[in-house]
Amino acid sequence: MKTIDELLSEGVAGKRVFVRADLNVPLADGVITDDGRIRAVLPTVKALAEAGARVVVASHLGRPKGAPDPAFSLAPAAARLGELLGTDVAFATDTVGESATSTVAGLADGSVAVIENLRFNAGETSKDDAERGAFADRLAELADAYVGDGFGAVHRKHASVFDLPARLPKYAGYLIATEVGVLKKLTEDVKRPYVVALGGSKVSDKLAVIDQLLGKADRLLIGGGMVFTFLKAKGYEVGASLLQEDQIPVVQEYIERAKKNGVELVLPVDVLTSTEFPDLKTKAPANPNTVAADAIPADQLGLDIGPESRKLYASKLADAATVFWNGPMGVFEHPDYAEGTKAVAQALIDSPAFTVVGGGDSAAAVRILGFDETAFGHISTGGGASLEYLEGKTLPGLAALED
Ligand SMILES: Nc1ncnc2c1ncn2[C@@H]1O[C@H](COP(=O)(O)OP(=O)(O)OP(=O)(O)O)[C@@H](O)[C@H]1O
Ligand SMILES: O=C(O)[C@H](O)COP(=O)(O)O
Repeated sequence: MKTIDELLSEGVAGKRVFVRADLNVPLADGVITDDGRIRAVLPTVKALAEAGARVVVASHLGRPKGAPDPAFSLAPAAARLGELLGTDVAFATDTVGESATSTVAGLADGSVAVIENLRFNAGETSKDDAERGAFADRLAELADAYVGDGFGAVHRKHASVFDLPARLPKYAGYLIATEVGVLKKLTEDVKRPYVVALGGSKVSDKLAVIDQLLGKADRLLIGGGMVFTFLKAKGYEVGASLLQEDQIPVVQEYIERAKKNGVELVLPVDVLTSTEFPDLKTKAPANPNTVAADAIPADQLGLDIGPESRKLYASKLADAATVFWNGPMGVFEHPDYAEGTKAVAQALIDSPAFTVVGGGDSAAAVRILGFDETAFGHISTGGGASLEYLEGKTLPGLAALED
């Protein structure tokens, strides 16, 4: 894999360099609530611009349906990138159309443009190789070289991640190099006890990693929306909580295998519930109930781990030598359901272990809840990407950067 340093030493002045970043930042009413992913790509963008490249930054944001949708515009991210760089950043209102072509053509040496959300074009995420390839052909017209630095999206076989690097001289950016370096430590000679805390809402994405971790981790703490599939698999009722019904047999097998392999599987003993999902906009008090994990009432949904579970999870993290944490323990965006996530973050800070926080939302949670990000060993920008790396899967966006 060639790195950006090689591109810089080859000379980039006047060259159009396409940087595939992951600027998929959380937004509330068009306002960025956490800019961590934008800051993470700054070293690459700055190095290229300072060396005189014409930098074309591209990313997806959210999951629009292959057509323009103002709710998912990258304009706020482009504006924030400009603020962080301290320079004007041009913004193209399309991906490969007239606006992108003229914006890129108008770039001076050392300047930066962002093109609109790649997922506004159906070719970006298409399962059809020809459709993706056709979009990648158009993107390739915008650049002379490709730098892959969107670590959070390397697990996606998408046009800008997988097909475009085959069409241009390709290099790995600084963020990808850092992320891969840290995650390698967790897959190669990990220091034990190795404790993994998993939460969040993308339940089906995360169940697969448990399959792998049952052979690697010493202890697994389950939180977030995933909890309820586990509780149901143990025969408890989970009311109206998030549930992946079709995965119950899979989870039952995980519970059995954990026992066989001597992996300690830790589930909450109590949960915070309510009859409705909290209002994340007004953050109006939700008055949660604390109930035992095996006694969730039928009309309630679980939204965070409870106070006894917070203590339990902190104690299970205290003696770790390595911790990987992905996914908030509850709906941390609402103050009434943020305590579980806070407790795990604090336990990581208090622990002498090497700690890695993975996941766009987990990383955002840590910062939004006011923790000092330098108190963690590493905060990864990858959610699904870091999980699939740990699963040992071939990641299309990394494979595409190999020679
Ligand atoms: N019990 C729950 N019920 C429903 N949603 C929950 C629950 N617990 C946590 N969540 C939600 O999970 C979301 C984060 O989950 P996600 O799986 O996306 O995390 P991540 O892996 O850190 O991020 P990403 O995959 O986007 O990088 C948060 O918005 C949070 O509100
Ligand atoms: O948030 C993420 O994990 C990445 O930006 C990838 O987004 P996706 O899950 O919508 O592909």
